[in-house]
Order: sequence, then structure tokens, then C-alpha cells
Amino acid sequence: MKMRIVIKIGSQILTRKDGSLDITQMSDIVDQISELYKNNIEIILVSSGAVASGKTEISPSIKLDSISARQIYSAIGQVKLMNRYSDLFHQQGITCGQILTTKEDFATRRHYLNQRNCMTIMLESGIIPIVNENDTISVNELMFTDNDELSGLVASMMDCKKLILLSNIDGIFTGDPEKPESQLIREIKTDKQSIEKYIQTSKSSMGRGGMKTKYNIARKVAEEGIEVIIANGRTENILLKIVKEQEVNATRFVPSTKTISSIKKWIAHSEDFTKGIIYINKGACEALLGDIAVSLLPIGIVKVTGNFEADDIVQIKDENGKQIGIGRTSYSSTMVKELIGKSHKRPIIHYDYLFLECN
Ligand SMILES: Nc1ncnc2c1ncn2[C@@H]1O[C@H](COP(=O)(O)OP(=O)(O)O)[C@@H](O)[C@H]1O
Ligand SMILES: N[C@@H](CCC(=O)OP(=O)(O)O)C(=O)O
Repeated sequence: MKMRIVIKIGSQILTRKDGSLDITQMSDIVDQISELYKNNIEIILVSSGAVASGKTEISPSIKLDSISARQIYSAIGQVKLMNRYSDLFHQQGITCGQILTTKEDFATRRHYLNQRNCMTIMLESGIIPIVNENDTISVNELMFTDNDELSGLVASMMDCKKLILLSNIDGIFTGDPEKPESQLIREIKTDKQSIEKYIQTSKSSMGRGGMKTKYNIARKVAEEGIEVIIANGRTENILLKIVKEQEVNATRFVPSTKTISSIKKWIAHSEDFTKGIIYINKGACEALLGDIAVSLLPIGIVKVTGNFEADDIVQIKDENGKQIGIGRTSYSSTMVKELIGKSHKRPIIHYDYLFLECN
């Protein structure tokens, strides 16, 4: 089986200081990806840069609010970005194709599988999918935090081996990267270390989510068994060095060795689409978080909030409000309320559709 990886490139790497596309840099990244492709590695590219490159193209005659500006810049910039990718890959004899997506397309299982099918068929046909958020229609609460979040969802959905996040910095530092005493953290074991305290709210001039989203998504994806590497896109031959496992300045998240089914992966990333909350008692928490795989039964439920239907995604919390997991419910909220505390009933959430925080 071919190795499959997702490479995410931030706006900062693709654009110059004035916001125009940095063609030399793009060409260098495309050359590296082409070499990996010719070595039988399947690549999905998640590329930012649409808004930044659209900004340099026009100066609107009317004053635009920030949403309209993002919509119009991305509409123009995405074309420029894809034209450039298409030309550069064409010079290498490789075809690439565009996939524009929104957060909502990850909300229903049907859309999720449609996207997965599209990317699978492109890879099987030797086409490199280039993914970006559809910034023209995704606004406010419907937006991804940034393309780091999107790339994590894609890596998880496509069962990738690695996720490489290329930014303008070598990785995560033990403090403000500008300060000389801050050191690069080379390896993070997500089950043993929390390094949240080191992350500043600062981000690069064109970046959207900053290091915080990179860290959050990298952690989650590594816990699903995918290796994540945060590295500097301007380091010479960075992609080739990472894939050949050569020594580079980067932060590597050690992947968990546990395996998680495809449906559980989807549920794990569905937190923003939950329709209600099921509160459970202490005994049920202990049973769910114990060593044996168990489903959530009505007897352990103490309270239900929200209105949901069968098959909707819901949060599971303990009586103090601490989140225990996420799952796909087999019953509507009305039915669950009727079943609260009852014994000898069928599971409300079957184990196969239950993602627990410790999974
Ligand atoms: N502890 C940290 N280590 C490294 N970078 C950090 C840290 N805390 C905050 N940052 C900031 O995160 C930025 C990278 O995130 P971002 O601007 O979103 O990049 P991109 O556009 O590549 O997605 C860095 O340029 C840096 O300013
Ligand atoms: N979808 C946006 C990218 C937003 C984003 O996440 O940017 P970045 O933090 O630079 O990866 C665009 O193409 O401009």
C-alpha cells in the first residue's frame, strides 16, 4: 500500500511581504511534492493563500466589511493560486485538481463520505487534490478555525500516515519564539505532555489560527495514530527530509499506536456539530472509561439537554459538566428522556459509535 500524507501550507509560506504569491517558494514546494509523488507517495495538499493573493489584485472602490472583503479576495485569489499550482505541476507532468470545502461538509456522514470518495478517486487516478476552505461561502460560525483544522480533518478522513504542517517557523518553542532563551520542542508525546502553557496568542501577519490551532489539531490527530510534524516551509528540501526521516529542526507529535475505526474518527471530529448533551452518573463514567468496551445504557443517564433525533451526534458529560466523550445516539432526545434511569434497555449509544476522550 502506498504511503499517504497530507501537506498543509500556510499563507505566510506562499506569499511575499506585500501579499503577492511567492512563485519561487511555490515552485520549490511543488518540486519537492513532485519528487515524493514520483516515489509513489500519495499526497493531498491543503493550501492557504487565496485571501492573501486576492488582496494584492484589487483595491475595492467601495468600503468593504471584513466578511465581504474575505469573500471577494478569496474569490479572486483562489483562481490565481490554482492557476499557478496547475502550471507548476503541469511542468512536472502531474495533474492537480481543486477541492473547496466548508466545515458543514464534515457535519453529515453523507457529505463526509462524498468528500472522501472524491479524494480517493483523485488519488487513484494519479491526481493531486489541492484543498482549501471555500472562503466565499463559509463565514463566521460556519468557518474552520483555520486550514490547520481542515488539514487535520482531511488527514483523519483519508487515513493518512503523516500530516505535515508547513509554517514560517521551525515548530513549537518553549516560549516566545523571538526570545533567545526559547527552545524548539522536538518531540511531543501527547499522552504524557501538555505544552499549552508555551503557546503565545501571536501569529504571523497573514496567519489565521496561530500556533494554538496547530497544537490542538496535531494532538488530536496524533492520538488517532497519525504522525504530525510542524516545520518551516522555507527550510531547504524540508518535505524530502521529513519523509526520508532525516534530522531536521521541527516539532514531531508521536502517533498513538491504538487503532480507531473510520466512523469513530468522524465522530471524534464532530464536536462542533453536536445537537445535545447526555449527562451520566459516576458509575456510568467509570464503566465507559474502564478497560472493557461498553455502550451507554439508559440506566446511567441522569439528564438530557437539547433537541436531537436518532443518529444525531451528542456530547456525553459527567454530572459536573466535564466532557467524557461524543457519540451518535440511537434515540431522539424525547425517547432518551423517557428511558432515563431504566434498566434492561437497549444502548442509547452503541460502543461502535462512541468516541471517548481517552480513546
Ligand atoms: N510557542 C510557540 N512556538 C512557535 N510559534 C508560536 C508559539 N506561540 C505562538 N507562535 C506563533 O505561531 C505562528 C505560526 O502560526 P500561523 O501564523 O497561524 O501560521 P500559518 O500561517 O503558517 O498557519 C508563528 O509565526 C508564531 O508567531
Ligand atoms: N482559506 C484561507 C486560509 C486561512 C488560513 O487558515 O490561513 P493560514 O493560517 O495561513 O493557514 C485562504 O486561502 O486564504
